[in-house]
Amino acid sequence: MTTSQPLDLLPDSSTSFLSPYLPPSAPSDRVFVTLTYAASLDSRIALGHGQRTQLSGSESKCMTHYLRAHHDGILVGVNTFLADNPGLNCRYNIAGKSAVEASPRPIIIDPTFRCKIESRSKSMMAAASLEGKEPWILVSAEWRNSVSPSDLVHIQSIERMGARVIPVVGLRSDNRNESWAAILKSLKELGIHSLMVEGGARVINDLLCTAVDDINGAKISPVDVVIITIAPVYLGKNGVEVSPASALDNLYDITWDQFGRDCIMASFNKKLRADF
Ligand SMILES: NC(=O)c1ccc[n+]([C@@H]2O[C@H](COP(=O)([O-])OP(=O)(O)OC[C@H]3O[C@@H](n4cnc5c(N)ncnc54)[C@H](O)[C@@H]3O)[C@@H](O)[C@H]2O)c1
Ligand SMILES: Nc1nc(=O)c(N)c(NC[C@H](O)[C@H](O)[C@H](O)COP(=O)(O)O)[nH]1
Repeated sequence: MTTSQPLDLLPDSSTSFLSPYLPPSAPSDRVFVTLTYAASLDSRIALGHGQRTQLSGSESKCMTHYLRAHHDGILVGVNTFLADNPGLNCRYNIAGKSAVEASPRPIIIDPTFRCKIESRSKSMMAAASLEGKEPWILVSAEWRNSVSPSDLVHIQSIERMGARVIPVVGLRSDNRNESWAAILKSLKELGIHSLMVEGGARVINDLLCTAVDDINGAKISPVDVVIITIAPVYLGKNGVEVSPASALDNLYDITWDQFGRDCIMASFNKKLRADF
């Protein structure tokens, strides 16, 4: 069982800085998506593939957990799950809320169930010790329909512990627009109205260039807000890079603040873009 210490509270100046960018309290017809990650000065998020790399200082780590408390779900790609074994809970103390209530639902995109999540995974241990919620693993419907007997036993064992393996029709690795439309539709139906996306690079690079249909059929970005921690280090050319497939000029109402030694950029993302 984990018994993690709650993190320090942010000063009022920091919560005021973040407040315009938090998800609205009333849900809309779409999932509100906050894209957030920590990058080096050379736009790397890890030293190398599969390497957990701590970039955020203690103050910006508190910020991340404060943001987690304001979202229904927190999403990572399966490579991040495998590299970092993340807890994906909220360790920021929110007055009047238990740790489980404050924590978002961990969501892992994992079309072919590579994560092999089990009771000793940090997110499962956090849930078992009432410090977080049980994770949901989004797999492709095709994979789920032809699941092997051993994977089925594995799924049943983690579902008995409260996790869920959720088949998503349209979740595929080779078409980001179709994939993200399917992910967000499924999550909305499951009651996730606000989603914090933490990475890794594949997820971030994809999401920045993704277009989904709005209710009128117009192509829009699914991302509402972008919050980036910039840590004053270089990770070098072998690092895992965040760099979308094409140049983007889509951020507005941009604000910067310093959290300890890190800089935080918070901004809105234009929903409608000419190049979609
Ligand atoms: N600094 C940070 O803020 C931060 C945050 C998260 C992860 N990381 C680091 O990033 C690295 C992992 O990044 P990565 O790019 O290798 O992997 P990732 O975590 O983005 O996972 C990629 C995998 O997720 C699945 N996937 C993602 N999007 C999908 C989609 N739209 N449809 C279907 N499947 C999809 C696929 O299986 C894909 O191979 C790790 O080293 C981790 O430590 C850093
Ligand atoms: N904000 C941020 N700063 C970092 O320096 C870093 N490496 C990550 N990485 C995001 C990724 O999702 C990690 O896996 C979780 O930050 C670990 O999550 P936990 O604290 O175990 O819950 N995120």
